[in-house]
Amino acid sequence: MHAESAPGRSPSDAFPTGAGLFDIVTLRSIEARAAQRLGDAAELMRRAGQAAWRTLLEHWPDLQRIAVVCGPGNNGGDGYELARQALGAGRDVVVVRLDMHAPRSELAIGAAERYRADGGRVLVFESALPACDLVVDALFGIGLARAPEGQAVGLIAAINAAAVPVLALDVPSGVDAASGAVLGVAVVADRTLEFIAAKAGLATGAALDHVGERSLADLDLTAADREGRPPVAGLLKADDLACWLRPRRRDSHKGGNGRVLCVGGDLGHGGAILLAAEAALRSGAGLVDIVTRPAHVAAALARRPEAMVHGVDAVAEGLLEPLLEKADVLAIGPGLGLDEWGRKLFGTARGARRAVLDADALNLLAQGAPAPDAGVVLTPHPGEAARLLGRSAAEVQADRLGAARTLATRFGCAIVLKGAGTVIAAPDGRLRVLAAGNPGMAVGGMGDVLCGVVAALLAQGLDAFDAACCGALLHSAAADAAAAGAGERGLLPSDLMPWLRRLGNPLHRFPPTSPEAARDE
Ligand SMILES: NC(=O)C1=CN([C@@H]2O[C@H](COP(=O)(O)OP(=O)(O)OC[C@H]3O[C@@H](n4cnc5c(N)ncnc54)[C@H](O)[C@@H]3O)[C@@H](O)[C@H]2O)[C@@H](O)CC1
Ligand SMILES: [K+]
Repeated sequence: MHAESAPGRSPSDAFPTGAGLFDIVTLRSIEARAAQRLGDAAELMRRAGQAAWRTLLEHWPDLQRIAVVCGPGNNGGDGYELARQALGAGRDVVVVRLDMHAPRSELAIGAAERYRADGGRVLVFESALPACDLVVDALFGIGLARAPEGQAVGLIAAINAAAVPVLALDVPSGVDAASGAVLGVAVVADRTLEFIAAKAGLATGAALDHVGERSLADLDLTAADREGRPPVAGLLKADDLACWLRPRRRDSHKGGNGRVLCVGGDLGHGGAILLAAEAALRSGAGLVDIVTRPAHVAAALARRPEAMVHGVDAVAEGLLEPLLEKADVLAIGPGLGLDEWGRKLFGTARGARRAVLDADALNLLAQGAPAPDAGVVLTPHPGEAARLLGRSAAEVQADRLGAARTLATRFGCAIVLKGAGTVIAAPDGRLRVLAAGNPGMAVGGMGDVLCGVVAALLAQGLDAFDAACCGALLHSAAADAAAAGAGERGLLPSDLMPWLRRLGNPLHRFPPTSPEAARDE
């Protein structure tokens, strides 16, 4: 990854092992091309039904009574095809539909007729689902156009209230597959089987509480069907860390591993910048300076003697210059505050070569303060992103991919939009989504750690987008590892430190050990 890393594969520009995530327009055009090649529009629907049946058998082989909730479009058609398979296998299957949701698309009408011709039962939903062992949700897929209303709301509520497993076909009904937003109400599935390709929206935001386990049936489409129709984003998994984090060169030295200057920690928030600094050290930065309030110096040194801690009360022009000159990267914002102290520090830090802006540095940016102009990574949570965009946090959450992309182009920076399904965006349009992280991370100080991790990776030579991707992934993977042993509730940002070190050396051959043994020495 840097002059200090042993030679190896350079970090891939494409997502290394993760899956591609597609937008809906691209998906529809892949589907249209495949349908044309097959010369039979119903063939893909048949394949979808067969794939769904295989998934059902794989995960719930013994369940006998199956209720398949079918909507009016092709998603419902997939449901009818699945119901035919179940019928053919001798299962007790019933299709449930709403009165107003009789099949409307030509393909769905055909599938429903075949199901009927096979002797299949159809029940119109009134207020309760029939007794069953499993529900298949084939109400709405990628064609959901607005929030479910009327009886559809009751039907979705009944699915969610049924104390049986739910298998969603393509999309949990009510989730917008493009953005991941929930349009009013949505099915909470145990498993979602997507067709043709993974949808970008299902990897982030509210969708994550609805999809359950995700799997994919590509319906045997060919490379030609996909040609010229690339994914909009890449899904990053913990295994991808090895692409960036190569072993160090044997003759590596501290100066070559980068110097990070951490600025922040106003009175009352001293721990924030300490967490960032410690995370930078544990993520491999060669040297770390902290500029904070003098009142915090002794405690910082007691906790982390490896850091060089500088106490500052009166901030004057040029104060940071000597440190900035030595630093490869500035990490500014954790605990910075919006008072005069924080404002002045932010104002005097403009000369940074490269920078990570977090927390109050983002709020100052949103208020119009100028940012350093090279190699910048912004790490907003949805509230900070909203302030930067002049929108509400709810609007950001309703379109996380779009918000991250807009921020990246507007500020010309790499963006890490935090929250479930973290989104990373580059000004050139590249997008990545993390398949790592857990709700234990929703605790004060977690973002400060991320700031330090990304800064350390920048300092070790990754460019802004790679440092953002690798840093966010390392941070979330460390949180997953830390939560695996003792649970999500009560997870502390400090708990990530030993795991940052361990996962930051993905190619190291560790002796067999327990997670406890990996704790900070
Ligand atoms: N065409 C094909 O050959 C294939 C289709 N597939 C399936 O087709 C789905 C897409 O099908 P469609 O485009 O027909 O769309 P959907 O079946 O997802 O839904 C569209 C239908 O629902 C109605 N609708 C949308 N929002 C509504 C709301 N809030 N309340 C009430 N009605 C609403 C629309 O008017 C339309 O009738 C995919 O998700 C996938 O499941 C896949 O199986 C692949 C093959
Ligand atoms: K569905």
